[in-house]
Amino acid sequence: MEMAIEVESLYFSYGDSLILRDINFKIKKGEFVSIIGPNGSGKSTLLKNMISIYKPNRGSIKIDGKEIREYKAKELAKKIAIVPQDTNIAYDFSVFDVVVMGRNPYLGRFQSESYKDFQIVEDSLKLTDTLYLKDKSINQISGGERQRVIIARALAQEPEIMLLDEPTSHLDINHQIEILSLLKKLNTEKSMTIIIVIHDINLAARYSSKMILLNKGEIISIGKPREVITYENIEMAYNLNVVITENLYTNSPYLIPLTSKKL
Ligand SMILES: Nc1ncnc2c1ncn2[C@@H]1O[C@H](COP(=O)(O)OP(=O)(O)OP(=O)(O)O)[C@@H](O)[C@H]1O
Repeated sequence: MEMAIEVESLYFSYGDSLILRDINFKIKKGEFVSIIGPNGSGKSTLLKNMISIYKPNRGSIKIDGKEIREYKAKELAKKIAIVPQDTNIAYDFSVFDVVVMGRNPYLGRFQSESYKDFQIVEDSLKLTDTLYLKDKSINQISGGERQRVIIARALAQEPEIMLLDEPTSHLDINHQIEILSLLKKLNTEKSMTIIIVIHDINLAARYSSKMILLNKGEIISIGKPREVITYENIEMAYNLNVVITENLYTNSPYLIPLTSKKL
């Protein structure tokens, strides 16, 4: 089985503080992976290492079998796209123009977009239910609309792997399910490898083939949702009394938080 991402003995620090320690995991092509863990456990930092925004102090990250540091920026952007937690867009670009930016890796230095590029942009807008926003300024739409537009931009990049940092955090329950279902569809129909950071453990368990539980910069559990979502693991990572039951409608483990152990 071909690997999309292989991370080996990764260490990363901001200045003197070590944030990620001895991170090891492999993600096969076509997997749907959720990274969960408490605030500050290193989830976003790990994602940013996986797309070369940050460079690890030690260890190796391979994308499609090749060391990440050996990729040129445009070449990497065709393999992997990121939907960050907060996207600041300084200028008043229209939604359409923002999504067109997803085509940059495919254009030469002085080359402008072709009919095909615009077609891909339109498809991406349609898939994320944002076509009606196309002429609006990116700075004059709601948080949830903006999140869907940034996902459309990542789709326009036509990546093999998509990394999303809390893609459902600003969304209402309908759009949460819609976005996760869309990611699942891209995953099953286009074999796109999907990796999301997400706080909602029940949604993560429902959509993922694999989960990674981070705590204090280390992986404390990795595997299928049922292997990771155990009383012991959740209690250890979140300092919380919980009950793990079964969601009979979605056939996935279901967590009910009870009381914080700090109180
Ligand atoms: N740019 C930075 N410089 C220094 N320290 C940082 C920086 N970004 C994050 N940190 C620290 O690194 C640690 C991990 O942060 P990170 O954002 O990766 O956590 P997270 O698991 O994504 O958290 P959350 O669930 O709150 O989004 C935290 O202690 C945080 O304070």
